[in-house]
Amino acid sequence: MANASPTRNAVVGILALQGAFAEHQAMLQRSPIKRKVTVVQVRTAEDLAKCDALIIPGGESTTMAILARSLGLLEPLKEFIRTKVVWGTCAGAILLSQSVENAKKGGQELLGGISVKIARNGWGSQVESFEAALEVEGLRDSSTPFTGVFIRAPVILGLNPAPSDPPIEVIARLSPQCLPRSHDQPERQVTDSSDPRTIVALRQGRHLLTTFHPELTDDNRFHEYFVQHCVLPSLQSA
Ligand SMILES: NC(=O)CC[C@H](N)C(=O)O
Repeated sequence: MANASPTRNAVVGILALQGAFAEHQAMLQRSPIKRKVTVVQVRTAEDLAKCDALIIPGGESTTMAILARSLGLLEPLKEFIRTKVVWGTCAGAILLSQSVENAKKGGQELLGGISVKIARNGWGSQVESFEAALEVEGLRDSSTPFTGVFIRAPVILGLNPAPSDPPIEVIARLSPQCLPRSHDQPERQVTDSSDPRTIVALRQGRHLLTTFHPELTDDNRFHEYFVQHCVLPSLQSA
């Protein structure tokens, strides 16, 4: 799977309505992946139709959903998720979830696609943002930790795949010792390393979800992982 070698470049779209889309683009345009992908900023259904895969960046999930609706992109995005590869980071992870807690007043429209329940801003507010060294299964040079940047990050509360859904594969967890001090509050305390709240990166079927921001580091191994393990194999099976 890691040695997939399709005959054409993969077209990777980045939802460019709001948030860190330019940073994702810069990561994809660095070696060693830049020769394997063509990057498209997605703002319309026509842009989306050109793509083999899509990244939904971090930013603000409620705003992104409102913009997507006003641009007529919500239904095309849902259809895309049903058939193509998608990676959601942070706000993008919220949009890909099945259900959300702590949504803004007025509600939160979701795209769905990954069978998880997630809590918006689950580790607290902006000032409680933090970084943590992560071991990520399958990443190149995986003995070198990947720096997870968590900014008003969502927290995974539970995995709920239906029997007919593809299984969920957890690829990175936070160790409970890395969690911000504010989470010493008893009801939010995480002491057990198998608690779903420690999960920060996972795959389900074609899709990838990270609650942190790999595009805000200087390390594009996560983008390489996405291209190599999710995008290129999907071209071969298409
Ligand atoms: N850094 C982020 O993407 C934060 C996500 C934000 N808390 C939201 O609700 O969308």
